[in-house]
Amino acid sequence: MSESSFFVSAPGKVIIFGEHSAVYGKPAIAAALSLRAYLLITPSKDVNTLKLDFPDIGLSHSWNKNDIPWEEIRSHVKLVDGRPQITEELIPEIVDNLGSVLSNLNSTLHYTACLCFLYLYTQLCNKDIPGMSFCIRSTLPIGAGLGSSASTAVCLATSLAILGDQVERPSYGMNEKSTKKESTDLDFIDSWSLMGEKCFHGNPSGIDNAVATHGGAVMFQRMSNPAQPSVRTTMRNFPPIKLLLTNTKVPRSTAELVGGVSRVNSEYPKTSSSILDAMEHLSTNAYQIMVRPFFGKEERKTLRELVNINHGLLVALGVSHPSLEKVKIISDTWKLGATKLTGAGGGGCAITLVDDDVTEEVIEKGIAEFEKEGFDTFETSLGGKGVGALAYSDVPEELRERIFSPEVFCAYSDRLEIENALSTDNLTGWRFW
Ligand SMILES: Nc1ncnc2c1ncn2[C@@H]1O[C@H](COP(=O)(O)OP(=O)(O)OP(=O)(O)O)[C@@H](O)[C@H]1O
Ligand SMILES: C[C@@](O)(CCO)CC(=O)[O-]
Ligand SMILES: [Mg+2]
Repeated sequence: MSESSFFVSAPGKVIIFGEHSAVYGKPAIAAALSLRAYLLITPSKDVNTLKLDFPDIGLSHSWNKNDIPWEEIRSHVKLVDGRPQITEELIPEIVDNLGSVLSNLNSTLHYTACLCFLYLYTQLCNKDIPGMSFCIRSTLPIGAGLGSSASTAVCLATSLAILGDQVERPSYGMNEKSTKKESTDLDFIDSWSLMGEKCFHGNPSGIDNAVATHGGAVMFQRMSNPAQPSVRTTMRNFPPIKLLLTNTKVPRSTAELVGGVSRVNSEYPKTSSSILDAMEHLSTNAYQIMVRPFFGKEERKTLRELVNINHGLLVALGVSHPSLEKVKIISDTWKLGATKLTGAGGGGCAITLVDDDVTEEVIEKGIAEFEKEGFDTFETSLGGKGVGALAYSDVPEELRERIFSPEVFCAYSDRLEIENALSTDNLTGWRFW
């Protein structure tokens, strides 16, 4: 056990309005979930060994860090005042140079995760930093529309920025993001996690990593000029909405779905741009309703109507799936509320904004129908905290050995065990920027 061990953690997200249109510079609304990814960083036994244990995707891989072509890679890193700078696209020369250390990975899943790690590692750290082991576990379903890739990218970017001395560790009492330094550090993490997301899927809007970094609820808009930073408007008075989340468990890939929309966009540019414009109006309309000081029955009704329209538009873009339509049919049959797919679609999760008048008994009957189809449904709370860190010294002495043991962490059997051991509710030492 070592005092230099630490955890970082970042939440998943739910997109309420504007997935896919977000990629095309339209505003979208999303909020952080209580489900999170947790990354444990421990020193390696051998100072030259860099080890990844990502049991959720069956990846265990190590490198001798001296095998990384540091000089070639570092010659392409953009530095301003000694700080690495993000770029619009992944730097092709760096990806190419990493090829030599990635060549023995034979699944796309493992290749992408290792590329994401090494791309960030070689720019945020340097070869003199002793080798560490990285083990990530997620309480989020992976590849289900809840931002598992972004929470992973945020955890990796944060831990590597800490190790590379690019950001300061958060301190107690800084949770209000009151000082400029902390918010600069958060923006640095946000921007580098976007580079991580680019490794997972070519053209992310940045909404998922923004929510995973900053937490809370936001309206987010990527600028059409990629040189300009995205606009992130924090929604402090995010209204309490009763939301059901249904995971169809149908696997899909965000990269492929975003690629599918891009094809529709180039084959039917006028039609597609009308759909994207309609999505823009939906998001702005919803935003205006959600920030009203009074959010009552009428507002909730309008929001549900907008949810139904948004789903229809996503169907038109070709990103629904029979399983998601089943969720919608069951929800409509039982009159549970308004349902739309969330995230990239193609399977994964749907959200239902529950109707005001529906009874708990009817909700339970609807949930039983979902379960019959093999889906998982749960009620969730939105607007949780963003990225946080847990230092060795911030855990009570008697718990340290167990909490910071990679063997114990890797062996937790499910979401509940991870949450019982580590969640911010159960362990008070977590600090947030
Ligand atoms: N716990 C994890 N361990 C390792 N890799 C992970 C983990 N969670 C996510 N990933 C990576 O993210 C990929 C899934 O990302 P993808 O963007 O397709 O789905 P998502 O982020 O869950 O959904 P969405 O992008 O629609 O919100 C996985 O294939 C894997 O490469
Ligand atoms: C489909 C998409 O809009 C949301 C994925 O959670 C992609 C993105 O914005 O990066
Ligand atoms: Mg993703």
